[in-house]
Amino acid sequence: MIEANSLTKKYGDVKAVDGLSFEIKPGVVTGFLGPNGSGKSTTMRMILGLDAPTEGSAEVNGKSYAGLAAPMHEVGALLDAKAVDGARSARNHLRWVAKAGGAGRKRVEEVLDTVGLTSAADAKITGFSLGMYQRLGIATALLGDPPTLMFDEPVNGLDPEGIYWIRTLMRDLAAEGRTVFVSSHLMNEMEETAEHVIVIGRGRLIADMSITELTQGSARSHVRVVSPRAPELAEAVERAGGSVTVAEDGALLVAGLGSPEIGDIALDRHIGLHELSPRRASLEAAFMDLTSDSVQYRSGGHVADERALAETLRTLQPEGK
Ligand SMILES: Nc1ncnc2c1ncn2[C@@H]1O[C@H](COP(=O)(O)OP(=O)(O)OP(=O)(O)O)[C@@H](O)[C@H]1O
Repeated sequence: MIEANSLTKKYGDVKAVDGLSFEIKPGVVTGFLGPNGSGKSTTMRMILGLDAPTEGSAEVNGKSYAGLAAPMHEVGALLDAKAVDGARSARNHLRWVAKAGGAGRKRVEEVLDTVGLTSAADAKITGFSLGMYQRLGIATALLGDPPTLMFDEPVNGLDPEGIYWIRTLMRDLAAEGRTVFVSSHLMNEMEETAEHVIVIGRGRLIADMSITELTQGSARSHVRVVSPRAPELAEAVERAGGSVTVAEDGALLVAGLGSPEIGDIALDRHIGLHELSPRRASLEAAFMDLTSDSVQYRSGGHVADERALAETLRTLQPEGK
Protein backbone atom coordinates (compact mmCIF):
# COMPACT_ATOMS: atom_id res chain seq x y z
CA MET A 1 0.00 0.00 0.00
CA ILE A 2 1.25 3.47 -0.89
CA GLU A 3 -0.42 6.66 0.24
CA ALA A 4 0.25 10.25 -0.75
CA ASN A 5 -1.32 13.10 1.17
CA SER A 6 -1.20 16.55 -0.41
CA LEU A 7 2.29 15.67 -1.58
CA THR A 8 4.05 18.75 -2.95
CA LYS A 9 7.57 19.46 -4.20
CA LYS A 10 8.84 22.84 -5.26
CA TYR A 11 12.15 23.43 -7.02
CA GLY A 12 12.54 27.21 -6.78
CA ASP A 13 9.43 28.58 -8.48
CA VAL A 14 8.61 25.27 -10.20
CA LYS A 15 6.01 23.08 -8.54
CA ALA A 16 7.16 19.68 -9.76
CA VAL A 17 4.47 17.97 -7.66
CA ASP A 18 1.42 19.94 -6.62
CA GLY A 19 -0.82 18.66 -3.83
CA LEU A 20 -1.06 15.02 -4.93
CA SER A 21 -3.25 12.70 -2.85
CA PHE A 22 -3.85 9.08 -3.78
CA GLU A 23 -3.86 5.55 -2.45
CA ILE A 24 -2.24 2.66 -4.32
CA LYS A 25 -3.82 -0.62 -3.33
CA PRO A 26 -2.37 -4.12 -3.33
CA GLY A 27 -3.40 -6.86 -5.74
CA VAL A 28 -3.53 -4.82 -8.94
CA VAL A 29 -1.01 -3.05 -11.15
CA THR A 30 -1.56 0.70 -10.86
CA GLY A 31 -0.23 2.80 -13.70
CA PHE A 32 1.18 6.24 -13.05
CA LEU A 33 0.60 8.12 -16.25
CA GLY A 34 1.78 11.57 -17.14
CA PRO A 35 3.80 13.38 -19.81
CA ASN A 36 7.54 13.78 -19.46
CA GLY A 37 8.25 16.33 -16.76
CA SER A 38 4.84 15.98 -15.10
CA GLY A 39 6.35 14.93 -11.77
CA LYS A 40 6.20 11.12 -11.77
CA SER A 41 9.84 10.53 -10.84
CA THR A 42 9.77 13.25 -8.21
CA THR A 43 6.67 11.67 -6.65
CA MET A 44 8.33 8.26 -6.59
CA ARG A 45 11.49 9.69 -5.11
CA MET A 46 9.50 11.33 -2.31
CA ILE A 47 7.70 8.05 -1.58
CA LEU A 48 11.12 6.42 -1.27
CA GLY A 49 12.48 9.12 1.00
CA LEU A 50 15.04 10.20 -1.62
CA ASP A 51 13.54 13.70 -1.84
CA ALA A 52 11.89 15.61 0.98
CA PRO A 53 8.39 16.95 0.25
CA THR A 54 7.97 20.73 0.46
CA GLU A 55 4.51 19.99 1.86
CA GLY A 56 2.42 16.92 2.51
CA SER A 57 3.59 13.38 3.11
CA ALA A 58 3.87 9.91 1.63
CA GLU A 59 3.60 6.56 3.34
CA VAL A 60 4.53 3.02 2.40
CA ASN A 61 2.63 0.25 4.18
CA GLY A 62 1.35 2.81 6.67
CA LYS A 63 4.69 4.39 7.56
CA SER A 64 6.94 7.09 6.17
CA TYR A 65 9.96 5.58 4.43
CA ALA A 66 12.24 6.78 7.22
CA GLY A 67 10.07 4.92 9.72
CA LEU A 68 10.45 1.53 8.01
CA ALA A 69 12.54 -0.84 10.11
CA ALA A 70 13.73 -2.99 7.17
CA PRO A 71 13.07 -0.90 4.03
CA MET A 72 14.33 -3.50 1.54
CA HIS A 73 11.74 -5.95 2.84
CA GLU A 74 8.95 -3.37 2.66
CA VAL A 75 9.43 -1.66 -0.70
CA GLY A 76 11.53 -2.36 -3.78
CA ALA A 77 12.03 0.15 -6.57
CA LEU A 78 13.51 0.49 -10.01
CA LEU A 79 14.19 4.16 -10.65
CA ASP A 80 17.25 4.40 -12.86
CA ALA A 81 18.41 1.01 -14.12
CA LYS A 82 21.79 2.37 -15.19
CA ALA A 83 22.66 3.67 -11.74
CA VAL A 84 24.83 0.68 -10.83
CA ASP A 85 28.57 0.06 -10.63
CA GLY A 86 29.29 -1.38 -14.08
CA ALA A 87 32.64 -2.88 -13.05
CA ARG A 88 30.88 -5.48 -10.91
CA SER A 89 29.12 -8.61 -12.06
CA ALA A 90 25.34 -8.82 -11.62
CA ARG A 91 25.78 -11.55 -9.00
CA ASN A 92 28.27 -9.48 -6.98
CA HIS A 93 26.14 -6.35 -7.25
CA LEU A 94 23.13 -8.25 -5.93
CA ARG A 95 25.15 -9.91 -3.16
CA TRP A 96 26.38 -6.50 -2.06
CA VAL A 97 22.88 -5.00 -1.99
CA ALA A 98 21.52 -8.13 -0.30
CA LYS A 99 24.12 -7.91 2.45
CA ALA A 100 23.40 -4.25 3.08
CA GLY A 101 19.64 -4.82 3.20
CA GLY A 102 19.55 -8.10 5.09
CA ALA A 103 18.87 -10.73 2.41
CA GLY A 104 20.80 -13.98 1.95
CA ARG A 105 22.84 -15.39 -0.95
CA LYS A 106 20.09 -17.89 -1.74
CA ARG A 107 17.73 -15.00 -2.43
CA VAL A 108 20.28 -13.54 -4.88
CA GLU A 109 20.17 -16.76 -6.91
CA GLU A 110 16.36 -16.75 -6.77
CA VAL A 111 16.01 -13.23 -8.14
CA LEU A 112 18.66 -13.86 -10.82
CA ASP A 113 16.52 -16.77 -11.93
CA THR A 114 13.26 -14.77 -11.77
CA VAL A 115 14.63 -12.11 -14.10
CA GLY A 116 16.43 -14.58 -16.39
CA LEU A 117 19.96 -13.33 -15.69
CA THR A 118 21.50 -16.50 -14.22
CA SER A 119 23.59 -17.29 -17.29
CA ALA A 120 24.95 -13.71 -17.44
CA ALA A 121 25.37 -13.34 -13.68
CA ASP A 122 29.18 -13.38 -13.67
CA ALA A 123 29.73 -11.05 -16.62
CA LYS A 124 30.60 -7.40 -16.00
CA ILE A 125 27.49 -5.21 -15.97
CA THR A 126 29.11 -2.67 -18.36
CA GLY A 127 28.54 -5.07 -21.25
CA PHE A 128 24.81 -5.37 -20.54
CA SER A 129 22.11 -4.32 -23.00
CA LEU A 130 19.45 -1.88 -21.76
CA GLY A 131 17.07 -4.79 -21.29
CA MET A 132 19.60 -6.59 -19.09
CA TYR A 133 20.09 -3.44 -17.02
CA GLN A 134 16.31 -3.29 -16.52
CA ARG A 135 16.26 -6.96 -15.50
CA LEU A 136 19.04 -6.35 -13.01
CA GLY A 137 17.21 -3.31 -11.61
CA ILE A 138 14.09 -5.41 -11.18
CA ALA A 139 16.10 -8.20 -9.53
CA THR A 140 17.46 -5.62 -7.08
CA ALA A 141 13.94 -4.37 -6.33
CA LEU A 142 12.79 -7.94 -5.65
CA LEU A 143 15.70 -8.87 -3.36
CA GLY A 144 13.88 -8.22 -0.09
CA ASP A 145 10.70 -9.94 -1.36
CA PRO A 146 8.81 -6.70 -0.56
CA PRO A 147 5.01 -6.38 -0.61
CA THR A 148 5.27 -3.01 -2.37
CA LEU A 149 7.07 -2.37 -5.66
CA MET A 150 7.60 0.76 -7.73
CA PHE A 151 8.97 0.87 -11.26
CA ASP A 152 9.77 4.15 -13.03
CA GLU A 153 9.31 3.78 -16.81
CA PRO A 154 10.51 0.15 -16.79
CA VAL A 155 9.82 -0.53 -20.46
CA ASN A 156 11.63 2.50 -21.84
CA GLY A 157 13.84 1.45 -24.72
CA LEU A 158 12.98 -2.25 -24.54
CA ASP A 159 12.20 -4.55 -27.46
CA PRO A 160 8.73 -6.16 -27.70
CA GLU A 161 9.91 -9.36 -26.01
CA GLY A 162 11.33 -7.39 -23.06
CA ILE A 163 8.14 -5.32 -22.81
CA TYR A 164 6.01 -8.47 -22.77
CA TRP A 165 8.23 -10.00 -20.09
CA ILE A 166 8.01 -6.96 -17.82
CA ARG A 167 4.25 -6.69 -18.24
CA THR A 168 3.75 -10.34 -17.33
CA LEU A 169 6.06 -10.07 -14.33
CA MET A 170 4.18 -7.03 -13.01
CA ARG A 171 0.82 -8.70 -13.33
CA ASP A 172 2.20 -11.82 -11.60
CA LEU A 173 3.61 -9.73 -8.76
CA ALA A 174 0.24 -8.01 -8.30
CA ALA A 175 -1.55 -11.37 -8.45
CA GLU A 176 0.59 -12.46 -5.50
CA GLY A 177 -1.10 -9.67 -3.55
CA ARG A 178 1.64 -7.06 -3.86
CA THR A 179 1.21 -3.35 -4.47
CA VAL A 180 2.67 -2.58 -7.90
CA PHE A 181 3.02 1.05 -8.96
CA VAL A 182 4.49 1.63 -12.41
CA SER A 183 5.01 4.87 -14.30
CA SER A 184 4.83 5.51 -18.01
CA HIS A 185 4.35 8.45 -20.33
CA LEU A 186 2.50 6.34 -22.93
CA MET A 187 -1.20 5.70 -22.65
CA ASN A 188 -1.27 2.56 -24.84
CA GLU A 189 1.47 1.03 -22.72
CA MET A 190 -0.49 1.51 -19.51
CA GLU A 191 -3.61 0.14 -21.10
CA GLU A 192 -1.87 -3.19 -21.62
CA THR A 193 -0.23 -3.34 -18.20
CA ALA A 194 -2.38 -1.71 -15.55
CA GLU A 195 -5.86 -2.23 -14.12
CA HIS A 196 -5.98 1.13 -12.42
CA VAL A 197 -4.46 4.45 -13.44
CA ILE A 198 -3.43 7.61 -11.69
CA VAL A 199 -3.00 10.34 -14.30
CA ILE A 200 -1.09 13.52 -13.53
CA GLY A 201 -0.32 16.64 -15.50
CA ARG A 202 1.98 19.41 -14.31
CA GLY A 203 2.30 17.73 -10.96
CA ARG A 204 -1.45 17.67 -10.37
CA LEU A 205 -3.92 14.82 -10.19
CA ILE A 206 -6.09 14.51 -13.28
CA ALA A 207 -7.70 11.11 -12.87
CA ASP A 208 -7.67 8.22 -10.43
CA MET A 209 -9.80 5.33 -11.66
CA SER A 210 -9.89 1.80 -12.99
CA ILE A 211 -9.32 1.35 -16.70
CA THR A 212 -12.55 -0.66 -16.97
CA GLU A 213 -14.51 2.12 -15.28
CA LEU A 214 -12.99 4.60 -17.65
CA THR A 215 -13.44 2.64 -20.87
CA GLN A 216 -16.83 1.08 -20.13
CA GLY A 217 -18.25 4.49 -19.43
CA SER A 218 -17.05 5.64 -22.81
CA ALA A 219 -19.60 5.98 -25.58
CA ARG A 220 -17.00 4.45 -27.87
CA SER A 221 -17.35 1.02 -26.23
CA HIS A 222 -19.69 -1.10 -28.33
CA VAL A 223 -20.49 -4.60 -29.55
CA ARG A 224 -19.83 -5.50 -33.16
CA VAL A 225 -22.48 -7.83 -34.55
CA VAL A 226 -22.52 -9.58 -37.92
CA SER A 227 -25.73 -11.38 -38.93
CA PRO A 228 -27.31 -12.43 -42.24
CA ARG A 229 -30.55 -10.90 -40.92
CA ALA A 230 -28.95 -7.65 -39.74
CA PRO A 231 -31.89 -5.23 -40.37
CA GLU A 232 -34.31 -7.42 -38.42
CA LEU A 233 -31.83 -7.82 -35.56
CA ALA A 234 -31.09 -4.07 -35.52
CA GLU A 235 -34.79 -3.34 -35.07
CA ALA A 236 -35.10 -5.81 -32.18
CA VAL A 237 -31.95 -4.47 -30.53
CA GLU A 238 -33.24 -0.90 -30.74
CA ARG A 239 -36.58 -1.96 -29.27
CA ALA A 240 -34.62 -3.39 -26.34
CA GLY A 241 -32.88 -0.07 -25.75
CA GLY A 242 -29.67 -0.47 -27.74
CA SER A 243 -28.50 2.13 -30.20
CA VAL A 244 -27.30 0.82 -33.54
CA THR A 245 -25.07 2.21 -36.22
CA VAL A 246 -24.10 0.29 -39.31
CA ALA A 247 -20.43 -0.09 -40.21
CA GLU A 248 -19.18 0.13 -43.80
CA ASP A 249 -19.00 -3.66 -44.05
CA GLY A 250 -22.61 -4.03 -42.88
CA ALA A 251 -21.78 -5.01 -39.30
CA LEU A 252 -24.00 -3.56 -36.60
CA LEU A 253 -22.24 -1.52 -33.96
CA VAL A 254 -24.38 -1.64 -30.86
CA ALA A 255 -24.00 0.66 -27.89
CA GLY A 256 -25.99 0.48 -24.68
CA LEU A 257 -26.43 -3.31 -24.62
CA GLY A 258 -23.85 -5.98 -23.85
CA SER A 259 -23.02 -9.14 -25.83
CA PRO A 260 -25.16 -11.41 -23.58
CA GLU A 261 -28.30 -9.30 -24.14
CA ILE A 262 -27.73 -9.08 -27.89
CA GLY A 263 -27.05 -12.83 -28.09
CA ASP A 264 -30.30 -13.55 -26.22
CA ILE A 265 -32.32 -11.24 -28.46
CA ALA A 266 -30.94 -13.06 -31.52
CA LEU A 267 -31.65 -16.48 -29.99
CA ASP A 268 -35.26 -15.56 -29.12
CA ARG A 269 -35.87 -14.70 -32.77
CA HIS A 270 -33.80 -17.58 -34.20
CA ILE A 271 -31.53 -15.08 -35.91
CA GLY A 272 -28.11 -16.47 -36.78
CA LEU A 273 -24.99 -14.60 -35.59
CA HIS A 274 -21.73 -14.75 -37.49
CA GLU A 275 -19.90 -12.43 -35.11
CA LEU A 276 -20.59 -10.98 -31.67
CA SER A 277 -17.56 -9.15 -30.34
CA PRO A 278 -17.34 -6.58 -27.57
CA ARG A 279 -15.06 -3.69 -28.51
CA ARG A 280 -13.75 -1.76 -25.56
CA ALA A 281 -12.93 1.88 -26.17
CA SER A 282 -9.20 2.44 -26.00
CA LEU A 283 -7.93 4.27 -22.97
CA GLU A 284 -6.99 7.08 -25.29
CA ALA A 285 -10.51 7.30 -26.76
CA ALA A 286 -12.07 7.17 -23.31
CA PHE A 287 -9.95 10.12 -22.22
CA MET A 288 -10.93 11.99 -25.35
CA ASP A 289 -14.57 11.49 -24.36
CA LEU A 290 -13.85 12.91 -20.96
CA THR A 291 -12.37 16.03 -22.49
CA SER A 292 -15.25 16.47 -24.89
CA ASP A 293 -17.73 16.25 -22.03
CA SER A 294 -16.99 19.95 -21.58
CA VAL A 295 -17.79 19.75 -17.89
CA GLN A 296 -15.16 19.51 -15.26
CA TYR A 297 -15.13 16.11 -13.68
CA ARG A 298 -14.12 15.00 -10.25
CA SER A 299 -11.69 12.28 -9.49
CA GLY A 300 -10.21 11.25 -6.19
CA GLY A 301 -11.72 14.35 -4.63
CA HIS A 302 -9.90 16.64 -7.05
CA VAL A 303 -11.34 18.68 -9.84
CA ALA A 304 -9.42 18.33 -13.04
CA ASP A 305 -9.71 21.25 -15.35
CA GLU A 306 -10.25 20.65 -19.01
CA ARG A 307 -7.22 22.55 -20.20
CA ALA A 308 -4.85 20.55 -18.03
CA LEU A 309 -6.47 17.34 -19.22
CA ALA A 310 -6.35 18.31 -22.90
CA GLU A 311 -2.74 19.35 -22.58
CA THR A 312 -1.84 16.10 -20.84
CA LEU A 313 -3.66 14.04 -23.45
CA ARG A 314 -1.81 15.63 -26.32
CA THR A 315 1.49 14.52 -24.88
CA LEU A 316 0.38 10.99 -23.97
CA GLN A 317 -0.11 9.74 -27.51
CA PRO A 318 2.14 6.91 -28.64
CA GLU A 319 5.26 8.16 -30.34
CA GLY A 320 4.97 8.62 -34.08
CA LYS A 321 1.21 8.88 -33.92
N1 LIG B 1 16.46 18.22 -8.89
C1 LIG B 1 15.69 19.04 -9.58
N2 LIG B 1 15.92 20.35 -9.62
C2 LIG B 1 15.12 21.20 -10.31
N3 LIG B 1 14.03 20.81 -11.02
C3 LIG B 1 13.73 19.51 -11.03
C4 LIG B 1 14.54 18.54 -10.32
N4 LIG B 1 13.99 17.32 -10.51
C5 LIG B 1 12.90 17.49 -11.30
N5 LIG B 1 12.75 18.81 -11.61
C6 LIG B 1 11.67 19.39 -12.42
O1 LIG B 1 10.45 18.93 -11.89
C7 LIG B 1 9.52 18.62 -12.92
C8 LIG B 1 9.06 17.17 -12.80
O2 LIG B 1 10.13 16.29 -13.12
P1 LIG B 1 10.03 14.72 -13.00
O3 LIG B 1 11.35 14.16 -13.42
O4 LIG B 1 9.52 14.35 -11.67
O5 LIG B 1 8.93 14.36 -14.08
P2 LIG B 1 8.58 12.98 -14.77
O6 LIG B 1 7.11 12.98 -14.94
O7 LIG B 1 9.19 11.87 -14.02
O8 LIG B 1 9.24 13.12 -16.17
P3 LIG B 1 10.26 12.14 -16.92
O9 LIG B 1 9.43 11.02 -17.38
O10 LIG B 1 10.78 13.01 -18.02
O11 LIG B 1 11.31 11.78 -15.89
C9 LIG B 1 10.22 18.95 -14.23
O12 LIG B 1 9.86 20.24 -14.61
C10 LIG B 1 11.68 18.87 -13.85
O13 LIG B 1 12.44 19.70 -14.68
